[in-house]
Amino acid sequence: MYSRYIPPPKGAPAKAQSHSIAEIAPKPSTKPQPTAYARYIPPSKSNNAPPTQSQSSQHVRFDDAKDGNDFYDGPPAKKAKITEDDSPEKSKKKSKKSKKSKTEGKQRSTTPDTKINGVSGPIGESAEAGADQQSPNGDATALEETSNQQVDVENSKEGTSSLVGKKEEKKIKEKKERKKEKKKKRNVEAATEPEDDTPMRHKSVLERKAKSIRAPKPQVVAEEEEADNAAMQDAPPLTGDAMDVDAKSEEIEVHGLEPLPQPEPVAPDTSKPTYETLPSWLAEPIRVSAQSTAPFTEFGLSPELGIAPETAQRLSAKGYKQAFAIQTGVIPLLLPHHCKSMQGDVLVSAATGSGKTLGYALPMIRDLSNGNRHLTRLRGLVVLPTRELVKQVQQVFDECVGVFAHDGAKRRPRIAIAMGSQSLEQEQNALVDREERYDPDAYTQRAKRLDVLNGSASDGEEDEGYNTEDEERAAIRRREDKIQTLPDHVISYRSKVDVLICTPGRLVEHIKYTPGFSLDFVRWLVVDEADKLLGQGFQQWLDVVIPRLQTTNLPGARNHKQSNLSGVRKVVLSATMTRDLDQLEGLKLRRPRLVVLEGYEVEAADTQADHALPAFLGEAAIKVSDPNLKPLFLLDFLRSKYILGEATLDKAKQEDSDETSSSGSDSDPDSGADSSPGSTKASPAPLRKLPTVLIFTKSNETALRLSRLLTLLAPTFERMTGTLTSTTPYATRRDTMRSFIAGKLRILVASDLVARGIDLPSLDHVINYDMPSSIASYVHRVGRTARAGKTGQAWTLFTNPEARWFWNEVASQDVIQRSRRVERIRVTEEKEDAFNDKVAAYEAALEKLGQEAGAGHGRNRERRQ
Ligand SMILES: Nc1ncnc2c1ncn2[C@@H]1O[C@H](COP(=O)(O)OP(=O)(O)OP(=O)(O)O)[C@@H](O)[C@H]1O
Repeated sequence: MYSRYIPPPKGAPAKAQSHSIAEIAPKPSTKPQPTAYARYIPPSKSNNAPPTQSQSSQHVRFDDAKDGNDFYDGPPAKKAKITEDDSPEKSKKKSKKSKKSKTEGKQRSTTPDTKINGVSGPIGESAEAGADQQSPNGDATALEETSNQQVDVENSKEGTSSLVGKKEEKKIKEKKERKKEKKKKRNVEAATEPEDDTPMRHKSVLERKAKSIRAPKPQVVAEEEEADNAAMQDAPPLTGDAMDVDAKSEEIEVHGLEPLPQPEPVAPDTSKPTYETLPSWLAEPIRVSAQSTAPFTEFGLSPELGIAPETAQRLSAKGYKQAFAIQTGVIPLLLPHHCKSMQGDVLVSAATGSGKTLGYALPMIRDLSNGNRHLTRLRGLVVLPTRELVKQVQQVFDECVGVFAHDGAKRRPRIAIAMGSQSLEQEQNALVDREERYDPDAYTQRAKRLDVLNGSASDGEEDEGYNTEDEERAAIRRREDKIQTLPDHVISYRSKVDVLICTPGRLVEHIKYTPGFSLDFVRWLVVDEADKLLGQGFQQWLDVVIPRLQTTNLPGARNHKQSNLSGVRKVVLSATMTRDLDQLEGLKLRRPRLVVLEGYEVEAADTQADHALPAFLGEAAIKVSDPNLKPLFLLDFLRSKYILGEATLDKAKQEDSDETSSSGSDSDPDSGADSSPGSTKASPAPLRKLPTVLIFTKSNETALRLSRLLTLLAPTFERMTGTLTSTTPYATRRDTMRSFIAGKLRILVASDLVARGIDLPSLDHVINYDMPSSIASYVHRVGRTARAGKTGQAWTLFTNPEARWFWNEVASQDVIQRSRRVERIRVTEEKEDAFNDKVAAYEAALEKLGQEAGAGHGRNRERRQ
């Protein structure tokens, strides 16, 4: 359908250039085109090459010049070979002849449907035939014959005179020879010119195509190709024929394509993260083996700078016979040392119940016991997140004070707590002593300041005596100045305590509102449960405390005399220690060192787990199929062999049967025999032998509700079940804790209030009734048992949606190091009638609970009115 413009040979009529597509379109009956448009296009080199559209186009044009080629098998028609040398006269002659032969061909043709523009037979065949017939040799022969004819004519003319000499003959021969050679040469040129021309265009198109599908090349290659492209752009634009050829060439090219070059396969990155961005102290902590223990006397540069044998003996008498593993790592770092590398701040990451408290309390009290006997200054601060922990740590400090209070000790450090359990004023009185001191100069100064306060002073003196950069401190000073004193007397304040153990909120309150409460002499700061205290909800306290520890108006106030060191030594601890530098930044640590207690691993794999669990903690998880009946499930579980133990259960059964036979009761002797969770009936008798169980719920409300439900379902539980939530009054909380630790209470239902830090040495079981909110929360909860080298068991109840997170995250060894894998407990089905009985009892208990809640609301309303 597309035609290609091929310029006519030199001397051709101008009208030939206006040849249109319509004229070339297949028209079997059209007149042959003028020979002026025909141009000899030699065949491709390979005779086997598939025919191309361009070849057929050639035939279209070629057809005009040949006579009946449809059926012609012989040598090519000489007249069809038109070269640029052909004169117009010759062309005319040939044209006439071709017209004649065309007419003859038409007459002979019986299959016009196979003709395309007068070419019969398949296009491919015609092309091949044409190509074969137009061999360059054939052209040369034809030209030779023509010239021979001309020579013959000349010879005949000369023959009539018969006077031609031999020399002339020779000359003529040579002339002939030269002519022959010249013509041959021209023919060869004519034959090579189009062959180079047409394939060159195709070649460039093909190259462009190939380039577009080729992978990017190196720059040098790309530049070369660019040059090629530029050359190609210089070539004449493609005509329709050329485009047809292009289409055909595409097919040809497809067959010749090699697979696209593929990028080199990238080898998977097997290198482990190097934590290069972490500071060296965090990336390379001091690792302490979980098995290492040592006598307390082993620490320190000398007995004077370490733990004296008498102290060690007293420690032993209190149950601390040897230093626990983490203590062997921490205590030496906190004892006096002359080496700077041993005087920096200490961060501790160690499992729950590993003895971190004694690790910092002992060196601190040892240091403070060596000070001036008569001077009490606030030198140590211990910050903890809950009141329960404050009380607990106070006990440890009191014990440590006791072990150093032997004859050789110079003084006995005083320990106080501040946690909001008392009024602020009560605490203030307990912390700071106030007395009037005779000091006329100070009295005059104060009078001046008071004038400023009353507005009687001149402008410019307003801030005199008050540090306006520290507004809170200035406000305290103003309040202090207003206190009436004897003439020439001023109020002076004196700390009543050496160590304050407190919650962060109360500490800030004392800094802001307690006259005489100063951190000027503080040289120890302990932040226990650090990840909690540095996390959200406890952020502000550091902004208030740390700046007051960085400066002091009193030179030498923070001296650690035995270490030849000045400043505040910070000890930061947690079982789930944060490695977040942004969080730690607020502490303004100096030359920090991180001590990590290595965990017990299931396999000797080099895990990157951040947390470790106690060595003798067993863990198991049980699926709760119906979350609506979870309290019922828990009740059965509490009565199962898992909690009571096989031996206890058997013994209880025996006692039960004895009681039954003696009392004549008709209770089921087999009750309690089924020890699996979900068992049908269980006698209350085994509950007398119930081990201590701490049950964690997700909220205060759930804890209160569950606790009540348990006692409604199993009235015998009432005496032995306690509840601990943050809404419980502190006094009640304290009593509950004491009762539980003493073993009077066996079950404690609690919110996360007691999940951290609380030391319950005799706790047997922890039950996660509700799933903990985080991995850290899990670690702290289950860490209430299996403390200080004892055994303990943790149970987690999980529902279907919670299963994935629990098994993938919590139970994973990659996240938490543990000595054994988390076990999965499968619950046996129970008999339907028994189950229905229990559900009925449960519904009754729920109803009662609802009534109680309603009545409670009513009472509260009445009280408010
Ligand atoms: N050297 C020791 N010898 C015997 N018992 C010790 C020793 N050190 C500590 N303990 C006991 O170990 C128990 C756990 O100690 P502690 O409460 O300090 O643990 P912890 O590491 O702070 O745990 P948590 O991270 O849960 O707060 C306590 O009962 C404590 O009395």
